[in-house]
Amino acid sequence: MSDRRGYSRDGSRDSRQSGSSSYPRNSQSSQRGSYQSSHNSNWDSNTRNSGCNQQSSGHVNKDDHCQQRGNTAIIRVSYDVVKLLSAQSNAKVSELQDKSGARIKVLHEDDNWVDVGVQLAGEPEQIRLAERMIKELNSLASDSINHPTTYQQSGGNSLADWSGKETDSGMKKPKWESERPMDSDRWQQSSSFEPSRRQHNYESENRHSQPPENALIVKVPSGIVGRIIGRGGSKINELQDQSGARIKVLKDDDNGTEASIQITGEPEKKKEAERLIKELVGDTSFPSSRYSNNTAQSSTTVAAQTDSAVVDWGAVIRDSKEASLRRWANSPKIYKNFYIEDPEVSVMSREEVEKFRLTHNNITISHYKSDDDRPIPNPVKSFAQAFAHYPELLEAVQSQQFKDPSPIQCQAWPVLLKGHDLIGIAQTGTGKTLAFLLPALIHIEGQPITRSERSGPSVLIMAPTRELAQQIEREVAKFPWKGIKCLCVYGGGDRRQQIGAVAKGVEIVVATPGRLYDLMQAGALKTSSVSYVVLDEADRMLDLGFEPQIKKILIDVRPDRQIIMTSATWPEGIRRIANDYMDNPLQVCVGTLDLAACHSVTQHVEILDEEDKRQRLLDFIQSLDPNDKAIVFVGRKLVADQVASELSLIGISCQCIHGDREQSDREQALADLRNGDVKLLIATDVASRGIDIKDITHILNYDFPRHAEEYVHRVGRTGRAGRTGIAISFMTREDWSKANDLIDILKEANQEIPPELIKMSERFAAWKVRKDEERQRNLADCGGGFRGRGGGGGGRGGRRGDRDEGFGGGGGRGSRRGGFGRDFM
Ligand SMILES: Nc1ncnc2c1ncn2[C@@H]1O[C@H](COP(=O)(O)OP(=O)(O)OP(=O)(O)O)[C@@H](O)[C@H]1O
Repeated sequence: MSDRRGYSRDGSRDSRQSGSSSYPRNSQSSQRGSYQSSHNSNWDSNTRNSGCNQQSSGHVNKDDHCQQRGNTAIIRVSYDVVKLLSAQSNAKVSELQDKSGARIKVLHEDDNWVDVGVQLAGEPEQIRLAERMIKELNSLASDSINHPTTYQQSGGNSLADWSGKETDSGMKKPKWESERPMDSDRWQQSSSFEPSRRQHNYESENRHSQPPENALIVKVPSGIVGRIIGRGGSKINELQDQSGARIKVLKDDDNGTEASIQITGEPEKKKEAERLIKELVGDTSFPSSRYSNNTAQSSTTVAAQTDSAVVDWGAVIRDSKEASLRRWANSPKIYKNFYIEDPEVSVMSREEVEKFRLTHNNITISHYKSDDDRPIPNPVKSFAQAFAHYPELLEAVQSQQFKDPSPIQCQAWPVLLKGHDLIGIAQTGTGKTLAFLLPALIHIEGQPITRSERSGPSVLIMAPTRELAQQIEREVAKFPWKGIKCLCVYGGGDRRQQIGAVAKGVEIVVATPGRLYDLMQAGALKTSSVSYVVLDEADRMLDLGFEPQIKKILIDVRPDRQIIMTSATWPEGIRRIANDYMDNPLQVCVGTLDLAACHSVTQHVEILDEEDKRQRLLDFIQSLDPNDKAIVFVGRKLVADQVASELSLIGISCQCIHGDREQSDREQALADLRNGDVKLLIATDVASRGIDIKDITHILNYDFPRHAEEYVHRVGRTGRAGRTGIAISFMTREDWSKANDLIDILKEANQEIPPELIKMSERFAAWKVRKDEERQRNLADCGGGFRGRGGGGGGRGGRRGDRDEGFGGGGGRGSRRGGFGRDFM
């Protein structure tokens, strides 16, 4: 039920009615660039249809009493597959039903964030066919997450192709969408969709084939095979693309501890593939890994050879590091230590240091590697203590009227100025950019080779989205020093123009990894002078599948560079990068490692029905003051368009941003909000990270985010740099699986927890127990069916159709950073 309540600036609700809004409407405010739409929108179109319609509806809800005839099977698929199935009013469900003859239902009540049950009913043959088609869809979905360029029709550089699409979602149509087969065999023929076929080959053929002559066999621990194959075969495809060799996983040895990887092709290509596999396997440092680097004549000789060819992977990694050092041996020296500790900092006692850290939102600092025992520098307490030796820079900082350094800056600056690698974990809006930026400027200026003699930029800053990259570029522009130039390159921007700008000479390149790699491959951007690298929001870049590009970029940067990683979460992938590419980093964490929202934001939660959201949104808008600015987050691009056009139609000026909008429109939308030309931005998660518009006062989660990380980032768009803000989140019954995480976040920030939310979380926990038991029973009754988890998109991660960016995917919901909110200054 709509209660027509609003929120006043102090976060409390008031009872102003819609008609008495002080919020500017179109007639009163600037129209420039604001979102206007002429198409008829149906705001409620995402609410579910009820009733039984076997032909057109794949959703099952509590009112659905369709009778099942014949056999039934339940398979589990990832959310990405459900997105594909449910697209366009379940058009794909209908199509698959037509093709297979089976009845297909998405069992939406299984919404547990991980996978979803799909019920298949009909004759066994029909069920099998439907299952196969959905499996096909499964690999399609996972491939589109992991390796979208596999679908490019023509050749070309796949990474370069991807770079233009890195923040866009959208899945390639399966081939069968345009080819309607008459029966299952024909369907199989027409579904010879390349990535799936490769995956199928791997599963059913490669594992049992004999190695051809001249094949190179690499033995790896069985447990690592999954990593070599990747989701939906994406990794093995990538390794093949990179090396030019053909790679097959053969079979496990008799006791299942090792698997053989067969590499065929030209000798150079085989070598490259072997190197890539070693690199991949080396990540895990399996002490028992072995490989045969002799050419195999047959499977029997392979066994004989591998028995005598035990390889020490530690040595392999060391070798490759040494090779890299040799490659860079003749490159000019770099300087990394510019730190002259202020006497007041030097004399701080141990107790003083500890107290300072504790009272500055609990800064913790530690060696990342246990065998590292270098002294840890004391924190600085003022800008002058950090930059007194760089008076012009100090002046630039002071001109920003910042009172004090933020906690991350206090501790990160001494570490970075000393030349250490750094892992920085701190809350949203707490000045992480400046933490790595000012030492970067000093690093650039302090190199022995003059800037004009360098062959390219000295500093690379990688960020996951265009918006964040542009945000960093803007931050750099605030600190003009010694004429240091910065360029932002990202997919979707004018590539030719970017190449031209690089050629003119810049010291800092801020980039999304896809476009950066593209420019490097094209020879337009030389990395031989790069000696300072930043991976901002590193966890997000991994979620978006940029790990291969990042690794390749880092391989082309001199090994003695300084590296900084900032990350919201600390998943396995990031650890791998830290282990492999960082040189004994120091880890600075501000606040708790648990998932935590900024404490300067007052968080409200409203439990309501889907159909009441619209009215509550209007109430919220009416409650805003003229000086307020708000971002309304929605879950899907379509809904963003619908909400924005509905508001425009009723005279409320707003802007809209999502991944399907042109880059120029996205930039305009943010510029309008920043300038105050509009006070309201309707956004998908493209805007959930990095956007730094200080005077945003309110965040409204119209659709609750899928993951707790995204909740924290969305909420962090307000309450920045020590200001306060208000976040309101609508939650419907469908969001019940997220209640528990939300409660933890609210608790951590001492926020009010609505009793309804607690009940919701309890109901979900009880339901889940029941459902797990039922699922086991159902599977037993159906004689199995396939469990779709494995091949799918990993459920939560990656891209998912209309849901923008697939934000907040992947692992790492556990460890996270903490807040300092009100204690900012
Ligand atoms: N010491 C400081 N005092 C006040 N404001 C600061 C300070 N340092 C940086 N800022 C400002 O705070 C704002 C937020 O900084 P920044 O964007 O670097 O935050 P962040 O930690 O990277 O946030 P997010 O994780 O959301 O990207 C910026 O506008 C920046 O200019």
